[in-house]
Amino acid sequence: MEEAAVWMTGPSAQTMTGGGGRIDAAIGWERLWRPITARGCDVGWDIRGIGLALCERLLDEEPGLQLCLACRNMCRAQEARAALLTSHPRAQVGLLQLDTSSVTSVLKAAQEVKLRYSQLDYLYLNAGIMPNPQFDVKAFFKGVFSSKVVNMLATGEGILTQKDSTTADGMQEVFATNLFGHFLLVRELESLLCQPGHTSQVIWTSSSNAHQSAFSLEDIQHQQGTHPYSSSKYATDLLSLALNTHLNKQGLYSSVICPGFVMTKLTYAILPAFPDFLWTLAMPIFWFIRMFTNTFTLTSYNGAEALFWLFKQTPESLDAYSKYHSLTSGRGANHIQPRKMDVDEDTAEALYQKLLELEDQVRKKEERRDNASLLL
Ligand SMILES: NC(=O)C1=CN([C@@H]2O[C@H](COP(=O)(O)OP(=O)(O)OC[C@H]3O[C@@H](n4cnc5c(N)ncnc54)[C@H](OP(=O)(O)O)[C@@H]3O)[C@@H](O)[C@H]2O)C=CC1
Ligand SMILES: CC(C)CCC[C@@H](C)[C@H]1CC[C@H]2C3=C(CC[C@]12C)[C@@]1(C)CCC(=O)C[C@@H]1CC3
Repeated sequence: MEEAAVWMTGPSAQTMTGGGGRIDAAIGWERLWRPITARGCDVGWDIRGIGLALCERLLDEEPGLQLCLACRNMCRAQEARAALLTSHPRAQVGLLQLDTSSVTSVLKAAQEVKLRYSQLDYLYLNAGIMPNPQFDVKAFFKGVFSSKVVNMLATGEGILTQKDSTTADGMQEVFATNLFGHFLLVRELESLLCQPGHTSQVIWTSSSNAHQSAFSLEDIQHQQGTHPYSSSKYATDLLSLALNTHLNKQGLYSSVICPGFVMTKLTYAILPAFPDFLWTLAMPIFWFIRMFTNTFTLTSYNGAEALFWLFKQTPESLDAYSKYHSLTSGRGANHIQPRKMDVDEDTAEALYQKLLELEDQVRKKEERRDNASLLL
C-alpha cells in the first residue's frame, strides 16, 4: 500500500466540441484554449478546468508528487493524465472512476482508495456542476448601471438561475454532485485522513456565488428553488466548518476556496449561444473589468491560486471561518485573500446532522440493493 499525497475529484481535461468552429491560436498572454495535440476521446478544443490546472501547478512545485485523479469520464481522465505526464515525466498519476452524483460510485471508489493507499495528505473536492444555467440579460444590464455592479460581477448574484434534475438515487443532482457525494467520500475516507500523529487537508472548491439566501435547512437539497448551485456552495461552506468542529482533534482540517470567475466549460455553458469569436472579443472587456474587481481571474491557472496556496500552508494555521479567494490584479498578478464567511456554528452543525441522517438512509438503501442482488 502506498501513501497518496494528493487525491482529487473533477480534474479532467475538458474538451469543448461544436459550438461555433475552431480557434487556431491561444488568446493573448493568457492561454484559454489549447488545440488537442494527441487526439483522444472527443474532437474539439481543450479548455483546462481548475482541477487540471492545479495538478500542473502542484507538479511544478513537487515533480515527484503522488497524485490520484478521480473522474467520472475515464477517457477524459486519461487525457488529463497523459498531459500531466508529458509535462512532468517523473510524476506518479493514478486514476480512479468516480461519479460524485452516485452513491454506489462513491462507495466503490472509496473502497478502491482504501485498497490502494494507507494515508491521504490532501483531498481536493473540486467536482462541480451548474446545469442548465439561465442568464437573466435584463437583470444583468440593470445591474451594470446600478451601484451593485461590482458585487454582481464578483458573485453573479441576481443574474443566474438553474434548472435542476434528480439522480438515480432520487436526490437533487446539484446537491448530490457538488455536496453530498463529497461528504460521503470524506466520511468513507476518514480512516485514511485521520491517522495518529498526522494532519491532512480537505480542500473544497466553493464559490463567491455561495449565498445564505439561497440555502434553507428545511430544504437542504434545494428542491423548491431556482438557485441549486448557490445553495450547494453555501452548504459547502457550512459543511467545511462542521468538519473542522468534529475532526480537527483527529488531525483533519477542512478549508474552502473561491477561484474567482474563470473561463471553463462550466462558465462557457452560461452563454452557449455566444460564438467562440465573441468570447475572444469579450476578453479585453474582461481584462478591463479586472481593473475594478480582481475576482476576474479568468484562467484556470489563476483560479487555482488559492488551491495551490493552501497546499503549502500548515493546516493548523488556517481559519475555519474564512474562505480563501484567488484574486488577479489589473496587471495580471495573483494573490490570495481570506474573507470571513457568512456562516455560524449552529447552522453548520444542524446541516451536518441532516447529512448524517441522509447518509444513514442511503447506506441502508445500498445494503438492501446489495442483498437483493445477492439473492438473484
Ligand atoms: N469557473 C468558475 O468561474 C468557477 C468555478 N467554481 C467551481 O470550481 C470547480 C471546478 O469547476 P471548473 O473547473 O470551473 O469547471 P469544469 O466544468 O471545467 O470542471 C468541473 C469538473 O467536475 C467534474 N464533475 C462534474 N460532475 C461530476 C460528477 N458527477 N462526478 C465526478 N466529477 C464530476 C467534471 O468532470 P467531466 O470532465 O466529466 O465533466 C470536471 O472535471 C467546480 O466545483 C465549480 O463549481 C467556483 C467558482 C467559479
Ligand atoms: C459582456 C458579457 C458577455 C459579460 C457576461 C458576464 C457574466 C456571464 C459573468 C459575470 C460574472 C460571472 C460569474 C459567474 C458566471 C458568469 C458571470 C455571471 C459565476 C456565477 C460562475 C460560477 C461561480 O461559482 C461564481 C461566478 C461568479 C461570477
